[in-house]
Amino acid sequence: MGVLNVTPDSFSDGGRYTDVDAAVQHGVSLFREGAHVIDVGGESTRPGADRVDAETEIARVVPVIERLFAQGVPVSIDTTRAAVAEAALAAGAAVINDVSGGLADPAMASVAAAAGCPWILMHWRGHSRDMQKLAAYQDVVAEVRDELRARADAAIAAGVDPSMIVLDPGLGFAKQAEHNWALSAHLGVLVALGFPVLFGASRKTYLGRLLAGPDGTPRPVDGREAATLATSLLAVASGAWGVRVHEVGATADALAVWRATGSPHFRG
Ligand SMILES: Nc1nc2ncc(COP(=O)(O)O)nc2c(=O)[nH]1
Repeated sequence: MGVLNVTPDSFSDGGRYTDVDAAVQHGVSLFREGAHVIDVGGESTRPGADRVDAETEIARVVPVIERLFAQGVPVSIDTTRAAVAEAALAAGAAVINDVSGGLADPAMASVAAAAGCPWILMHWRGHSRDMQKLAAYQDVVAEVRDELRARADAAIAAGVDPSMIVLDPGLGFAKQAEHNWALSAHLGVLVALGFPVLFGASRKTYLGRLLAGPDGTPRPVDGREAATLATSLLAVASGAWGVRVHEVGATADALAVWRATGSPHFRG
């Protein structure tokens, strides 16, 4: 999954692709580098980000999705709003990527059920403004597993086909670094739920902190690619179905190495 944030303030690539032509060009290049789907997001989800209204989100993503769809590029819509998902699906998106796992908008389940499209349910405990305060766990792996299972159960109860559900641990969302590492180390616990698992660590802050300089300054965003590659390979080795990354070409190369080993996990 290639990341295409069409926002002015996303944490690692905010502002680069607010122009439709630039966004479409980047989405096409990610697809050509090997991405199976391009994840288009119109609202920043970084901690502390201000929310934008649905109209703004729709205005940002629909023109880009329409153009990518017209060029045969599969698209997922990264949104927590049912109205935005509906508009994106109408514009040609094929997957709903909901960082709230259906919690932010009760109407999302009926949109996903009616569309019969894959719905990525990410682990989440609240909007960006206050989510780090919610990073309190006794056993983060068990709690994330249980909360994701509950989200999947709710989706199925709302009429979503179980085969359309993808789960995601939500690294960095209501999680401190130690929580991200625990979830990475025990990703198999989530895979054991029986749904495909998407893993999204690309360039995230906990990697910057891991790679901090001698004075404690976190590694800048553009210096986190090698670490991101390592997290992607480890996630796939643990059974992840997919990885959500900014740097698709290098990731595709790394996963080609994994595939060459003949591992049973890799699902192509
Ligand atoms: N499914 C899923 N979606 C996401 N959307 C945004 C971000 C925030 O990162 P970005 O600013 O690089 O998009 N992370 C995820 C993630 O980990 N999983």
